[in-house]
Amino acid sequence: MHGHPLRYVEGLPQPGRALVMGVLNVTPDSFSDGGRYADTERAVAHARRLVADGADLVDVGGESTRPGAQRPSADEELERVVPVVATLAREGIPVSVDTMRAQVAEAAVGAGAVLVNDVSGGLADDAMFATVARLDVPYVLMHWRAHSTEMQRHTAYDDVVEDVFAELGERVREAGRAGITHSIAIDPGIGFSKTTAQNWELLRRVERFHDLGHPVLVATSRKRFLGELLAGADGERPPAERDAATAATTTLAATAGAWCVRVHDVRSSADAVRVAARWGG
Ligand SMILES: Nc1nc2ncc(COP(=O)(O)O)nc2c(=O)[nH]1
Repeated sequence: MHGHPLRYVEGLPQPGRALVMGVLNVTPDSFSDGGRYADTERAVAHARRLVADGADLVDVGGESTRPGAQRPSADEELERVVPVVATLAREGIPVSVDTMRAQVAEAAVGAGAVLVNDVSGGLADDAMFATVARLDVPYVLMHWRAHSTEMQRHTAYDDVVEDVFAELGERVREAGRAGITHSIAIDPGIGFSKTTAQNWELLRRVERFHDLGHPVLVATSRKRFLGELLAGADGERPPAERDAATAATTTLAATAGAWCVRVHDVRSSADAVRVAARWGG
């Protein structure tokens, strides 16, 4: 068993097991649920189901980050995200905001979000680190090299684990210099400027990332590298049929000491983190 103590982020649950972050993409083009929760009411209803299924927090994202996605304007992202965050926060549901924009992070925290989840690790918006420092909320800093339209042109690494480790380390130090001395969690950025083989190598050696000294978030849910693994005669496994494989990665990530997993199908991964915790005693 991997004796890595679960590292916690202040202000969030500390249940003695990996946390489960449920995905709520309020975008028209997210690759696995695009358009289904475009309006607030449907989004809120889905978030309630995620919590009922065991989500410790709900991650609200207004910008699709799938490869090739076009960016919405800041105003469009605000319109998608803020009403949903405000409604969920009013209901007492812990909400994180998945955004690369400082302006959206600020508005979402103002509406009650308790964590900023920034896939760009502060690279997409120079104002993000200072804004998060001022807001003093936990911050997920993911490894990232370029926006979705460019992302897969930046997959050159010597050793993908050591290079991602080093690049994340530099961002964490930069975040510290900008005043984010409170809770940072790090994320290797599965599927972002990584080939399929590089994704698997990052997962195989995920424990390396504990050496950065911060809680580790792992997000594999329904991603293409799983669809490729499960491909049959008629091609890749469709995204909505990748939840068992996602739950398997959840079990392995939790056993490797991950602080949190970010998933679409909460129930299967909520069960998986409980099995991993009980198995590990
Ligand atoms: N911290 C973090 N946030 C993320 N947000 C969106 C997506 C893209 O996947 P989605 O379209 O399924 O949300 N992946 C991540 C990720 O890997 N890590």
